[in-house]
Amino acid sequence: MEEKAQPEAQVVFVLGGPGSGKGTQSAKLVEEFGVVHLSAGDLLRRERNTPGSEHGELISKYIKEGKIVPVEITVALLLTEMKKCVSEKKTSFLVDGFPRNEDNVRGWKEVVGSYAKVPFILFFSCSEEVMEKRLLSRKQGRTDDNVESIRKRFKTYQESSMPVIKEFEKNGLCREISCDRSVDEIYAEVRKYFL
Ligand SMILES: Nc1ncnc2c1ncn2[C@@H]1O[C@H](COP(=O)(O)OP(=O)(O)OP(=O)(O)O)[C@@H](O)[C@H]1O
Ligand SMILES: O=c1ccn([C@@H]2O[C@H](COP(=O)(O)O)[C@@H](O)[C@H]2O)c(=O)[nH]1
Ligand SMILES: [Mg+2]
Repeated sequence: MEEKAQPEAQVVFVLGGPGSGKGTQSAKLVEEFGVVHLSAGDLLRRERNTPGSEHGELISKYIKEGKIVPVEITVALLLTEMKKCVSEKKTSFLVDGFPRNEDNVRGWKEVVGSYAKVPFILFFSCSEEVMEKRLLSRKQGRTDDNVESIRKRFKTYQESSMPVIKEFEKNGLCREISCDRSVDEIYAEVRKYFL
């Protein structure tokens, strides 16, 4: 009988609206559990800032408009990073801010597929009012942390990302955490999923 290949990587997708606290909570999980944090947005920003990048201009425009970058670009960046880590025997990942729409899910299945197992996803729910306040006081110099871009990001999140989260929920994979509270209160709940 032919043996099925085991996945090389374990991936928890970290999803939620802009400013819900995905990066903040991921950093705490890295510290306590030694998982690798891959923020799709950070990878895209790094690619955008890479001199001579063939996709730099496109990424820059999409981010400012709060639009979702074509999946071929994002998934290639994610897989490259994952493979690098796996070669160093780091196999547990938090993939933050991806997948963001149905096409992202399709691209992930096509390109990553059985290379990674996704046991569950974290979903950080948060009110827009709280998220907007956090984003406007983040002060990291992001080109999309302004009222105009934030509104566009919220719209993309509601229209394209929420259906993906709902699908994970339907399949019993979604672990929802309410994020309108302090970092430590949220983390006390988040960490339990990794024990
Ligand atoms: N529970 C919290 N209470 C107050 N401030 C928070 C909380 N969580 C995160 N923040 C702050 O809110 C801002 C946004 O948090 P963070 O960058 O983690 O969100 P994110 O979900 O990764 O956002 P994005 O989708 O834009 O990358 C940061 O300045 C962070 O310090
Ligand atoms: O899978 C992804 C992740 C991100 N983007 C684009 O980047 C920005 C910022 O993402 P953050 O998660 O807030 O850092 C997002 O608004 C998208 O424009 C993407 O296209 N695909
Ligand atoms: Mg983030």
